[in-house]
Amino acid sequence: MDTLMYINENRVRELLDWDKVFEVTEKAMEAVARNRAIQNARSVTDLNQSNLLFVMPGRLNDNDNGALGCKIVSYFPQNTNLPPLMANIVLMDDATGALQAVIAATEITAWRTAAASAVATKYLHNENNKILAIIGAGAQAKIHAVCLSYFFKFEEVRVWNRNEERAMKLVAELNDDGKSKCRFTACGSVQSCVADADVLVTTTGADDTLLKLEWLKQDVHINAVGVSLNCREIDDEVYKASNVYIDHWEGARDELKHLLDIGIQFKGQIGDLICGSIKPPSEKSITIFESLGMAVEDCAMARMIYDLHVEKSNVTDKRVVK
Ligand SMILES: NC(=O)C1=CN([C@@H]2O[C@H](COP(=O)(O)OP(=O)(O)OC[C@H]3O[C@@H](n4cnc5c(N)ncnc54)[C@H](OP(=O)(O)O)[C@@H]3O)[C@@H](O)[C@H]2O)C=CC1
Ligand SMILES: O=C([O-])C1=[NH+]CCC1
Repeated sequence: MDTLMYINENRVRELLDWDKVFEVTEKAMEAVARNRAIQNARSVTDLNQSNLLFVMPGRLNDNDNGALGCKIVSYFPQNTNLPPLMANIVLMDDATGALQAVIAATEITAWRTAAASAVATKYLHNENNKILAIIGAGAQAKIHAVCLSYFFKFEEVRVWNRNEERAMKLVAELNDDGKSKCRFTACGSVQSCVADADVLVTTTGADDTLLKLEWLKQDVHINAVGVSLNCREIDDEVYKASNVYIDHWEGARDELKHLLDIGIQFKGQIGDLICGSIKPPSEKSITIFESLGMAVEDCAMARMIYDLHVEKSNVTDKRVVK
């Protein structure tokens, strides 16, 4: 009988490591700027009741780590027993297009999204990072707290959530974990959460505005991670006062029309900063990384997980169908 190589979430979790994930994500972002990546704007299907289906095909052209894949993501925000966001990647042979494996990608999506924010923060705000503020307390909020406190020397990580109990539960979990030296605290209002923050992450995808310009430090860096069809979690005035960067033009033209419509001109892709073809702002200013998430980040992650899995399990027959 034919056997499909499926690498499940538990196995993926065993193979994930922040330094490797950062390196792979940074290279994928750079590849976009160097025209070594093929990806279109993804397809986003509105399934009603806020449920969405994202289909994200891409190819990373790289002699050593080339990858061809397609991620399928379902986002059902009302899920309680299952995660609201679940994903799988179909990985194919880069040279022939033949199927290699199906890889569980819920953890991959969380880790590479947080790593992309870490890369953006490295290029846009890599000093005096004392206070991190996170808006939301779901999967992305948690992974950003873990990832950004791993890569930067924050003294305090603050969390605000619509449901305050959930924020308190998250910070208790992060403090108990003891892996990070910083203090995790829950805040009762968005304003108190973001006051004096050096770096901020928005993870709600909310249709209504949560973040006001007058509450922010003049040079705060914002990783805007929440994505939804009507996402407005950051006030237009904040965008108008900021230097805004994106991950890829194809996605931005399609999914960030609401920002183009109010006259926001994107400064460039994070990959352009990595390549040095553009420079970060020379004057003190608010910077925003408008993170949509890219298929080629997923391709790069899938390739990494597949190679590690094959290497560590002594898999001799790499064919998916045996
Ligand atoms: N940029 C990227 O690459 C990626 C972006 N995303 C996006 O990130 C966002 C979060 O995903 P994930 O963490 O997995 O989702 P979760 O469902 O785990 O968390 C969602 C969070 O947003 C809060 N929230 C939802 N709606 C509102 C609202 N109207 N006002 C205030 N808070 C709200 C929830 O609060 P409460 O607890 O009160 O319900 C919860 O804290 C989504 O928009 C998703 O599309 C996801 C993956 C990758
Ligand atoms: O990049 C990604 O996987 C996603 N971005 C928004 C929801 C899923």
